[in-house]
Amino acid sequence: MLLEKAACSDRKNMAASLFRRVSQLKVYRRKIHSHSLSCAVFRHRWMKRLPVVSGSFRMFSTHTDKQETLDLSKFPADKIRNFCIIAHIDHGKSTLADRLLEMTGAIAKTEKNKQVLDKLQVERERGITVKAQTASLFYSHQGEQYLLNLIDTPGHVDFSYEVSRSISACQGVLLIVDANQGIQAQTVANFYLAFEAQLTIIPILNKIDLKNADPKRVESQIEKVFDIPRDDCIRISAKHGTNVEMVLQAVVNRIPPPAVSSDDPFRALVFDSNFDHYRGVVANIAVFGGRVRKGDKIVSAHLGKTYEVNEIGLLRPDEHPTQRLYAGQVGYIIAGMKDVKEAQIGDTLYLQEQPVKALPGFKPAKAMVFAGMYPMDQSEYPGLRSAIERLTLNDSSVTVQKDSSLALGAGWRLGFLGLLHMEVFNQRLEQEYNASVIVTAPTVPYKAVLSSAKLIKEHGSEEITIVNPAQFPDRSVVSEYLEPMVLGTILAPDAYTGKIMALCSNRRAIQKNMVYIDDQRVMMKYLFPLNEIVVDFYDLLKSLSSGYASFDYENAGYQAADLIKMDILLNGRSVEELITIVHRDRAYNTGKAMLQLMENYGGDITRKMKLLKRQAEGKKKMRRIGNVEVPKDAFINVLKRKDK
Ligand SMILES: Nc1nc2c(ncn2[C@@H]2O[C@H](COP(=O)(O)OP(=O)(O)OP(=O)(O)O)[C@@H](O)[C@H]2O)c(=O)[nH]1
Repeated sequence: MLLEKAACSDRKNMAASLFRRVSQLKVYRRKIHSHSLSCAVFRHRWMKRLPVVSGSFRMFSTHTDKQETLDLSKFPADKIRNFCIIAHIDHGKSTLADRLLEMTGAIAKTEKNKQVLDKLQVERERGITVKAQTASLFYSHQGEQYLLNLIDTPGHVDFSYEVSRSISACQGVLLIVDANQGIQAQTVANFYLAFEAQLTIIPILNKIDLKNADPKRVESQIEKVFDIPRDDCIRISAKHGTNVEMVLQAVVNRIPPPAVSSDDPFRALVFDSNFDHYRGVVANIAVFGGRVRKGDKIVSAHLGKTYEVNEIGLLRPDEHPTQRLYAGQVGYIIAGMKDVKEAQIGDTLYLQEQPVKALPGFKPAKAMVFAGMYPMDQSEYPGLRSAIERLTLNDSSVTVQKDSSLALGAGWRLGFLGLLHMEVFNQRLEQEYNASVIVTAPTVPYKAVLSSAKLIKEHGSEEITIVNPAQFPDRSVVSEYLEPMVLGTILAPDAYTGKIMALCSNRRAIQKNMVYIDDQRVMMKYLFPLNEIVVDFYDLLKSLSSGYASFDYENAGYQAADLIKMDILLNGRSVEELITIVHRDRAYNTGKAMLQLMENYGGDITRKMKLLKRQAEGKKKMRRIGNVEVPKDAFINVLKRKDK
């Protein structure tokens, strides 16, 4: 009863605070340049939120009206369920999360499909979620109150690092599968992440309201591919709310509570973090033991530094301060950390007076794609530097190194989790910071085993990693080159098998496996050299399968390869930014295709220059390289091939 009252007053406070913040937001909106968050976006931003830029973040963080109304001691571990929602892209994670929040009163009922309209610009254009989001729900079941912590995760392969981190804070997952599309590549990848972490998996068939939904067929797929009995599946329509109550019941009945105790010393895992200009780092934590409260002195196991806890609380889905957090709970902590690097993802926090062993943490995110980023004009260098710094504060998986080139001047070499990650980063630089950036051709991290004793001494090891093709060592000093490999999974209707096999073989891939998951759909596994899929493979796969094929991949180590460095000469001069590493067998065709595309650009340039002559702005879109003007997106476009 008391709890219900607390939850009710909590909801009122939330509503009042929401109203105040929406008013605040209107004022700030006018102040913040080039950012088009609407109030409606605010209501739903948790769902589709990107790692927010500090300028916009402050709108939601000046909480002067916070009250620590909730007493979380009422939720011992056996009344807690921590779960995340995983699925292939667009199968309905965020829509289901919306319904779960509405049904448990965490947010007001929304207009149908509102979230689609409410996405931020970059997500609206691309239709993707890139950042996991946490929300705590209060749910009453058979007279008992439960605290459910839900984590909504991104679907795209580039962001699967977000999924594995979220999984570490959970005991169960809702595996959503579209009842029309059936199992797709990311369904398989996400299933294995959860399976390997030994989480309870609840299969949910979504979109049963669709005319072409075939839940029976999809249940058979689930049984065949994942060995999960078909009776475990829950058929729902997240859009219409059909059977969503059954999902909440299954969360309570099937997912085990966290096996932790509040009597143990406090220790918490940092599984995500954001940066707020005013309050510093806001870290998302899962409490694996003990309890913590405001004023406690905590230590970061990674750095050994001590901090005082300024604020702790739940995310519902925005921050809601509480007096304490207890074992098994998931929430946020603010402790005066000034730099996001101080709240390293995977770090363990503990009380100063009760040192504990650090939790295992995570493997660091591994950059798979590297590219140079340069300002259009060197005078824009300081502005771009600050934009990159601010954007990376909220996305610690991007690696940044200073770099310079003869033609493009001073810039940076950045590492990303994949090409989409790189494109999203670039788009956000342009949209949110008004920065105009030249991105050089992306490359993957190659390795070389050195044979020259002098070089080995210089580098301090026999094996070196090369992230800038211009620095690719000559064969005369190398005994072996190695290239990164990935194990790719493709799911598609069998009518496209022939075309897909031809595409894969054209990309030097080796088939490892092929199975029918039902009478029409095939799952194929291929070992690919990463550089063969990085730029345009997915687009081609989609177009040759009329959009029906899906693709995902995981790291598969390194393999020896006959690689060469290819120089491109523009009007007789070598252009460092166009140097590419290619397999010897592919060198001629790749070079020819690049030159043809450059030629097309040549035509474009003449036409464009005429058009833009009178517009000073137009000049900005081009960059002089040697004695040729090159459009800023030329570097990546020349790598896009036309093979089918
Ligand atoms: N007909 C129907 N459409 C649905 C249902 N659930 C979701 N959708 C629609 O499917 C689309 C994708 O839904 P989202 O919830 O954004 O999917 P998601 O899995 O969160 O997507 P990402 O996070 O970007 O991977 C949207 O247009 C939804 O309105 C449903 O039950 N029925």
